[in-house]
Amino acid sequence: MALNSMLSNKGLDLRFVDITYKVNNWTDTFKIEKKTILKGVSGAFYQGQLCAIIGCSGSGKSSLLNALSGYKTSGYSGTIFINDKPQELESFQKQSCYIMQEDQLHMQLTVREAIEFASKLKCLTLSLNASKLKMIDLILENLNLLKIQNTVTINLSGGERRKLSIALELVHNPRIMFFDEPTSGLDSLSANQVLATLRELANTGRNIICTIHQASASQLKIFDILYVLTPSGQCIYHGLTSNLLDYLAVQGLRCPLYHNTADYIIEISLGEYGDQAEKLVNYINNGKSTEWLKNTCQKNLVKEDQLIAININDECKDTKFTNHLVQLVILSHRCIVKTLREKFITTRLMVHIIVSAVYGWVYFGVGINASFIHDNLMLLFFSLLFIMYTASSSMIINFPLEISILSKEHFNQWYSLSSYYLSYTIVDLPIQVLCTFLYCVVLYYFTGQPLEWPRFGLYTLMMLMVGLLSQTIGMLMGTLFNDLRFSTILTSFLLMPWMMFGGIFIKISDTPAIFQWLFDISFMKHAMEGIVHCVYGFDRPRLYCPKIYCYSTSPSNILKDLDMPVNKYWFNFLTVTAIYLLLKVFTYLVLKKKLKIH
Ligand SMILES: Nc1ncnc2c1ncn2[C@@H]1O[C@H](COP(=O)(O)OP(=O)(O)OP(=O)(O)O)[C@@H](O)[C@H]1O
Repeated sequence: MALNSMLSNKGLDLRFVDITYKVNNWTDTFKIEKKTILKGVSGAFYQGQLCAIIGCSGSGKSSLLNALSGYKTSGYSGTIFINDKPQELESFQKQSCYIMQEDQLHMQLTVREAIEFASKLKCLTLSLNASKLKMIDLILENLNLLKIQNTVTINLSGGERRKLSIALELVHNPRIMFFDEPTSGLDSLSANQVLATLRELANTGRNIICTIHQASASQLKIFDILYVLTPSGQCIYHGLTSNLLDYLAVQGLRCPLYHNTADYIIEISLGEYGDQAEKLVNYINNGKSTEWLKNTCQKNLVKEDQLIAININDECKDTKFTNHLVQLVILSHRCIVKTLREKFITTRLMVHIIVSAVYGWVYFGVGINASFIHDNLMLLFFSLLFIMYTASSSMIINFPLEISILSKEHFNQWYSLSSYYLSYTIVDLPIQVLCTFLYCVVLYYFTGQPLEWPRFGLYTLMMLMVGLLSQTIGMLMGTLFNDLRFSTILTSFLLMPWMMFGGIFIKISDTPAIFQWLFDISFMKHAMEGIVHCVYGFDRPRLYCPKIYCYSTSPSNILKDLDMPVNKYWFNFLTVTAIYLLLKVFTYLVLKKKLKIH
């Protein structure tokens, strides 16, 4: 089915000259040396064309696509021209989109919800008007997604997910689209459907550039232009797909009968037919030669007067004047919908209730009893640890999954990082509040802590702040390390010292003077001191002693024994809050840097 002319858009011509990509590589002697992935390749992809970058695995296809789309810039040299002018990344990103190999989709949203949120974000509007809804219907219909518009993404097939990825970008009506291996992981039927969609997108005037790992003979014919890379990162063919056999024939290379031409040229690049690759690189001038493109510049070109396109961007506000508040509302709404559909939230709540009930049972009534002071202090400390670990690990697991989607959406200019970061923090806040509150209610009541509302309120407040701070540590680790193993082990490594200087295992006065300052910056020590005062401070009367002898029944003596004689609850609370805010800002900066590196 041909894509509706309303979805047409004038494409952009892309030309690149002498692209070189170098990375740092470890040698056998543990030294770092530069490895060249792309060696001065050149080429051109024009509007209205479906272009494929092919080559064996590791030949640098994705690296070239990353360079052309601007997704990665470090380590690259060379020049990229857009419509014969040097590429300006910021304006180029507004007119382009990059659809990555893995489907970076929100699995809990339905197809329609996903596309509506995408449209709202791109158009900076809280409600979609009739024309935008019509456009969404059109996109869904044209990509054969209308029937499954109410299906949750996690239940979609691979091909449908790939089409949804395309649909999400189409609402922005990009003029040039980059696809990294759009058919990878799909069966041949789904792969053909996706390629047919790409063909239609090119026919509407856009420039479609993708990397392809393996293409059957029939799939190869769908492409207008082939760009073939060798394992050493050089170009051995840049021209019309239909010219490939003639090109090889001129070089004395004949593709065996019934052999797939794509496989044949990749085999040539791998040296299976002798040392032909270097000859071909020289002949095509490493991609500079346009001889085999012939008159392709005119092919499929959508003339401006033929364009009936409703440019969706015209109706949308310019994202340059990003309305952060609108983005914040839309992102928060999307985050709420996703979170409410996740089973993770129920699990988080259940874990807090169950653990507090078990603690309540084991430590039943220890809070009022003067003979259990040590046990009560241990309980308060372990409760703090529990909140700290559950809060940090929920982020360590969840956030890396978010980052991959954020990376795509942010690169494709859906929203600003600050709006995303704020919305994520705001939406998770009530969940953390609820988890902490439920935990504290059960634990506080059953373990016999003094039943006074102000004490309970201050205790819960401190626990909540520790939870938020720990979440931020988890978020920071999830941002720094993609690998769950690293983030988990390093979070434990990071949290351990603060436990040691938490004021319970070792007292400040017993610690060598050189380490005593660590107590001042330990959030655990401040939190513990605040919590201990909630329970034993604020002029609490003497404790009940059921035995003949209790070490101490006076709360003020207990506090003196712990090196915490003065009630500094608010100072402690503000210190934990300040550490939290500092960490929050630091995590934001790390996240920003990480997205910038791409
Ligand atoms: N940052 C990096 N550090 C070290 N090596 C890298 C880096 N980025 C890419 N490479 C190497 O560069 C080569 C090309 O990688 P690239 O992902 O571009 O290949 P590809 O042709 O897309 O491969 P595939 O088809 O398997 O996805 C690979 O050998 C890869 O290991």
